[in-house]
Amino acid sequence: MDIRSLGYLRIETARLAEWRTYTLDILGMVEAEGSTDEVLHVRIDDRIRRLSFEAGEQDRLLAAGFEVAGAAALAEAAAELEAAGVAVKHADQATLDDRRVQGLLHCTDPAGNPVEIYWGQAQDHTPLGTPYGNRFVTGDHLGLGHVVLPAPDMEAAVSFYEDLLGFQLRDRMKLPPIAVPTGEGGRDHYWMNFLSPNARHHSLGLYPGALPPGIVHFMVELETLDDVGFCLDRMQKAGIPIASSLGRHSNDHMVSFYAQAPGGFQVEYGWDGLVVDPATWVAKEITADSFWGHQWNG
Ligand SMILES: Cc1ccc(O)c(O)c1CC[C@@H]1C(=O)CC[C@]2(C)C(=O)CC[C@@H]12
Ligand SMILES: [Fe+2]
Repeated sequence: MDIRSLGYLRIETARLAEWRTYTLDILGMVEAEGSTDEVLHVRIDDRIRRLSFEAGEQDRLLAAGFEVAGAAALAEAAAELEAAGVAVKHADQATLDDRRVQGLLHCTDPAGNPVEIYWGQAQDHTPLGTPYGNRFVTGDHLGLGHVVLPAPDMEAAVSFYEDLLGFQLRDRMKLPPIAVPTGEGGRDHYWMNFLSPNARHHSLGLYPGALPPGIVHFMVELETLDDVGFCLDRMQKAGIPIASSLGRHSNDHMVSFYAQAPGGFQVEYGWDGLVVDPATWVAKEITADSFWGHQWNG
């Protein structure tokens, strides 16, 4: 299967007003066309939207949207999923119009995470004009950023993304049981896995425990270290808890911090992520999450 990137995230939230100020005033993103009182669409680049927050009862992931190149690639994706015994639902016209894409299918990964595979997303050609002059890194086919999803049955989830969706395993890291409170127990470690379908070091992290919101964190990448530093100041000024201090990850070399987001998961805000050559990459084990920093709170 020829997935090209993580294209969008859709999130249900009971705290839509909070997400509005969080994304626009703190993260420095831009409200996108089509937003209403019930749904907030957010732009960070030339795509019509990258993040959608839909008012609801819960705070949970509604879909991770993965992009393919066109109609033929989507048909191939559907055929390969069906051949592997994965239930596929083709979107109706109303859903295509709502998502601003040309073609889309819904499925779930083996952990039950909701996945949408699509092609032909609308662009917005008006200048982005972020509120603090910050710029997000999505270009050259890197996609939105990355998302970390819960995957208690790790082997099945890795196989789904690696063998079926065609992602490349970039590396994995052992987590101690204390870092996986929802794990089945009786083990001396759990694996966390990092994968991507493109040159971004990881578009997807798989965390070996269950979490109610169905998402551990999502990461957006900024062009400069100052973009990250200014956002950290805005977070602190707004009294938003910092989940992890600034640090540099050992696998993608990203300099980032993590902040609590409305609804019980985190947003990672980073700079200087590694762009790899998939043709020459070899999978590795990392033995620490960071070179320096990333002190986790609580
Ligand atoms: C290790 C790592 C490298 C690059 C990343 O972009 C990244 O998010 C991470 C892992 C962060 C990771 C997490 O998401 C949930 C809580 C975790 C499992 C920890 O307890 C240590 C690492 C944390
Ligand atoms: Fe991350």
